[in-house]
Amino acid sequence: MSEIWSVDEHLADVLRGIRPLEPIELNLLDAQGCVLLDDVVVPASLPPFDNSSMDGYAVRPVDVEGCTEQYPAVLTVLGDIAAGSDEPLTVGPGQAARIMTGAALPPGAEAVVPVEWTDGGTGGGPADSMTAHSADPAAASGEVRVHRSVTPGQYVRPRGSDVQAGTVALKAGTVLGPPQIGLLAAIGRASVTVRPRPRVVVLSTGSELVPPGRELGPGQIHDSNSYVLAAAARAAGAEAYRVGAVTDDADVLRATVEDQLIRADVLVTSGGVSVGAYDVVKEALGGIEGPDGSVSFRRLAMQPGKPQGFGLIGADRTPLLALPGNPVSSYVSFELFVRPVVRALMGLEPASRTPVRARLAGEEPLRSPAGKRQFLRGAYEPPERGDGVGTVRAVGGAGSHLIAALAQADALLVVPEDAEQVAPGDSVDVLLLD
Ligand SMILES: Nc1nc2c(c(=O)[nH]1)N[C@H]1C(S)=C(S)[C@@H](COP(=O)(O)OP(=O)(O)OC[C@H]3O[C@@H](n4cnc5c(N)ncnc54)[C@H](O)[C@@H]3O)O[C@H]1N2
Ligand code: MOO
Repeated sequence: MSEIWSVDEHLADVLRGIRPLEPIELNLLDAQGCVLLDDVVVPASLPPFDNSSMDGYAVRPVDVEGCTEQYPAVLTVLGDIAAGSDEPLTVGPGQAARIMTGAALPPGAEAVVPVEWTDGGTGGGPADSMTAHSADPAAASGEVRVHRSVTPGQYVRPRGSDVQAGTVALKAGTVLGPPQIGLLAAIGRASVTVRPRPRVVVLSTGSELVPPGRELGPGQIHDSNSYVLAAAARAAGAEAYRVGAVTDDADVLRATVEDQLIRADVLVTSGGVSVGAYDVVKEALGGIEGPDGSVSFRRLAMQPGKPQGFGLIGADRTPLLALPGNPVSSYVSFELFVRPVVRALMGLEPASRTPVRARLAGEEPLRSPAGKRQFLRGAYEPPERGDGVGTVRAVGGAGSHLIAALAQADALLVVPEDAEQVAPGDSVDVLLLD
């Protein structure tokens, strides 16, 4: 274990064995956040028919030409056309139909007069709304006085004005967010073929760990890593299964890992990868060569996150990433190595967080160990103007146990391997977190 790997070498090694998951057909809401496998073609135009964009009267524009409030056009009202109605009304000369937003424009009519431009059939002044059908069914007949003219097509949403039949509504590779799911529903798709969300099983190790909600005994701490990592897996788009902490017993850990393989697309462990006498992950999984694969342990030129393990295990060659136990180390390791795996399995570009440049704020210079890429916690302020450079200030120190500072940070501040110091005002790379 003397060889030191760079961050990039380790990431490349991890990603080498990752292929996108086999696509599956999912109901629309289950497909949220997933990547579409194929282009989706629109089967029928949207809207499917010419329809009204206002509550008002469907008219022939020639019948209302030049009318004013003082000299209204008086039209005979044939009846109501509600959205969804299949009333066979045809608007002839001197006629109108009460029409609701979204209802199909009847034959003969070419425009809609909003109700506010009429007397609403009351014989009085300008209406501010229609008489409800339930309050007075007779309001759908009689006469209406129109106070303003309309041009052909006014307040009409033509068939196909949203999207035309035969065109591509969504391209293969699109990530399905709420609007995309809405479009699929609108064109009548109930399910789509996507890459599924990877199932990430998170296991923490350590005999000192007690679940939150339980009293601590001497020497014990609460298990926070399995929560952070499960939450980070979800935030990356995965389905997370959090397994409670496993004690420092290699046989128990090996058995737990084997049990969990059945439901895992990725296994993530925290702790037990350093050089101590109870580093159980290394003991249980290290150096198993053969048909079930192997996990190799290595040291990386980074801080935090120096000790890491990676391998493809089990019959399905499931990726297992063994992250260091220090809370900040395990979270930073997730961001750098597990998140890209989740994304690659989903069919997304693995590199999710493009660094932005920012100026270091604060009074003190930051120090960084030579030859290591350091990831410090930062608070990022975007530029005041869009084209400027934002600022970042370090939050807390470099200690890998500083969970409270991590919770105040919204960015990782990256100090490259060849820098031992960053002075206030210097430009640095920042990875924005969510
Ligand atoms: N002699 C050396 N000691 C250590 C070295 C080294 O090179 N030589 N490396 C240090 C670094 S760097 C790291 S990182 C840690 C990694 O250790 P492990 O991965 O074996 O993790 P543990 O020993 O199990 O735990 C470390 C630390 O984190 C706490 N922890 C662990 N799991 C959780 C959890 N689920 N929730 C909250 N906190 C957790 C644990 O109690 C320890 O304090 O090794 C250094 N040592
Ligand atoms: O490298 Mo350890 O992960 O710094 O604390």
